Amino acid sequence: MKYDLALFDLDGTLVDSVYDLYIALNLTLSDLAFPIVSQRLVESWVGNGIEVLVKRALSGEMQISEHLDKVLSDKAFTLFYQHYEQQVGEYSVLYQHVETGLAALRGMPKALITNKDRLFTEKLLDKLALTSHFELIICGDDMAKKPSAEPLLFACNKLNVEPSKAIMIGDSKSDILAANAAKIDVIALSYGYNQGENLKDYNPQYLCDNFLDIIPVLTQR
Ligand SMILES: O=C(O)COP(=O)(O)O
Ligand SMILES: [Mg+2]
Repeated sequence: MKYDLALFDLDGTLVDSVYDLYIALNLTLSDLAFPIVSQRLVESWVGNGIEVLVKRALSGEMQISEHLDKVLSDKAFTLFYQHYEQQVGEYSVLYQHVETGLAALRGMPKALITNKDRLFTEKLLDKLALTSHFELIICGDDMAKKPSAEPLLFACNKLNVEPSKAIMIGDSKSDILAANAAKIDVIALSYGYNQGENLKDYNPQYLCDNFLDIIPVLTQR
């Protein structure tokens, strides 16, 4: 087989999770008497972990404000943590064909590499009955986040697979850049949260529009 290990991203790849993030973020903003933000904006901010998401929401845009007060952002982060802990998984759903696709890949070792914190990742995986698919789960607060190569290389090392025999599957430029930095091939999925970027510009080895399209890529000889 060309690949012996599949490294999956979570948000925007396996799970459409933005609605829960949108609710928890707006509860946080309204606690702080900040303006409410749209679901579309929240979707464009997902992908770099929760701390960055909260700071983008306080700034009201992708670019985090230089003038953001540390006491305010710490407070917002604490509030968001509480709201999202209540909310996570409530309205999150698997993308089309994810269940079928993961079942078809039963024989292939898989790891999950997400920028989401462990507390939320475990709750979400549990609610969606995904946990048992993965040999290893690496979260955003375990080590450096994507686009760092560190979590990808850690997974390869832990599961005893050469990076050249692993492949990353993700929805954002962070996934592609992390894979490039680790010298790991990558499939970019077009339906997730791409932060308004054209993923083609980052030259992934493969670009797929549907989750089932990844199967022939992963199982090629
Ligand atoms: O928490 C995020 O920002 C997104 O996490 P992901 O790495 O699973 O896409
Ligand atoms: Mg993602």
